[in-house]
Amino acid sequence: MLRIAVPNKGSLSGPAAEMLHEAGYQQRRESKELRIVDPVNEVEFFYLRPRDIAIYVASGQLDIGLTGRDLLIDSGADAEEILALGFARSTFHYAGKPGTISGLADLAGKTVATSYEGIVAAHLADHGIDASVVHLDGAVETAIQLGVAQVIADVVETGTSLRNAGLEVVGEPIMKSEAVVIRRTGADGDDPKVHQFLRRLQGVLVARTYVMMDYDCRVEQLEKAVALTPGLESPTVSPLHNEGWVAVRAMVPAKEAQRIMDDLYDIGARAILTTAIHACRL
Ligand SMILES: Nc1ncnc2c1ncn2[C@@H]1O[C@H](COP(=O)(O)OP(=O)(O)OP(=O)(O)O)[C@@H](O)[C@H]1O
Ligand SMILES: O=P(O)(O)OC[C@H]1O[C@H](OP(=O)(O)OP(=O)(O)O)[C@H](O)[C@@H]1O
Ligand SMILES: [Mg+2]
Repeated sequence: MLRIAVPNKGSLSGPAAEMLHEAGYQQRRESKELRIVDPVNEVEFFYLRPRDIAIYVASGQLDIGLTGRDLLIDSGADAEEILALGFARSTFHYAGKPGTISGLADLAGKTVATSYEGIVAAHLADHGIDASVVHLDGAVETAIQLGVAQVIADVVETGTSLRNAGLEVVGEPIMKSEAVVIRRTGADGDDPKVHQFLRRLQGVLVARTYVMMDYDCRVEQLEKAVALTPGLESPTVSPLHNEGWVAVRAMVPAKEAQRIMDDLYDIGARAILTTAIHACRL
């Protein structure tokens, strides 16, 4: 049975459960459940604090885990990222009161408040900056106003929390994060159960990113049409009953679907339809 760690709370928890559900796995019905077995798929899910997931996976007791890239790196645990999942996207930044800190060098001698001590200590050391780090569990934006630190280092998504606290980012992002699948460093890379799990999640990612496009066009326009919709391998082209016309079917990126439909229409394609993809194995 494959043993998988899933975030039990916070920003990762809802989207992770949704993705697993879309991939055909049974998920818990109540937020208090800490472990469930999906007997059909032979998977056991452990609902753990997102911060602890890399530690459990590194211990070898759990085969894989879903967590944030920043949490993985912060933990320093012996685990590695094997698939990026595209949700819980964020950047990690230093921030301070406007006009007080203009660049990294100004951090010297300051106190930095953060929930991600591992990332911050390593970043400061890499840049040869001598600053203190104070660990706070959350709401670190308030640390400056309350005099616990002169600088913070925290997750930024929309920037609303920083703006509300009257702070602005300092310098370039320390890192970019998103939800990721992890396994123990050097774990058996050929485990077929792990591969099947990853293929299912990749199928969800593709189904979320692409739509299926169908249209009819005249044979003379086919090369131009295919250039607009090259598909993943190559589009399917079938003859229509009316001579001189073909039907074309190809996957296209969902974000570009409307523009591609306009371009196809302009070159004479008609009956252009897009449909959602519910599941996929590439
Ligand atoms: N506002 C946000 N937008 C996107 N991702 C976020 C946001 N806040 C946290 N994350 C990401 O979620 C992960 C942290 O999850 P975690 O559950 O520990 O924190 P949280 O969502 O801040 O929850 P809590 O504050 O309740 O502990 C990290 O990978 C982080 O980058
Ligand atoms: O840029 P934004 O869209 O405002 O998002 C970033 C904020 O979201 C998270 O906070 P959360 O709500 O999880 O509270 P916390 O600080 O207590 O973790 C993070 O720690 C930032 O404070
Ligand atoms: Mg938080």
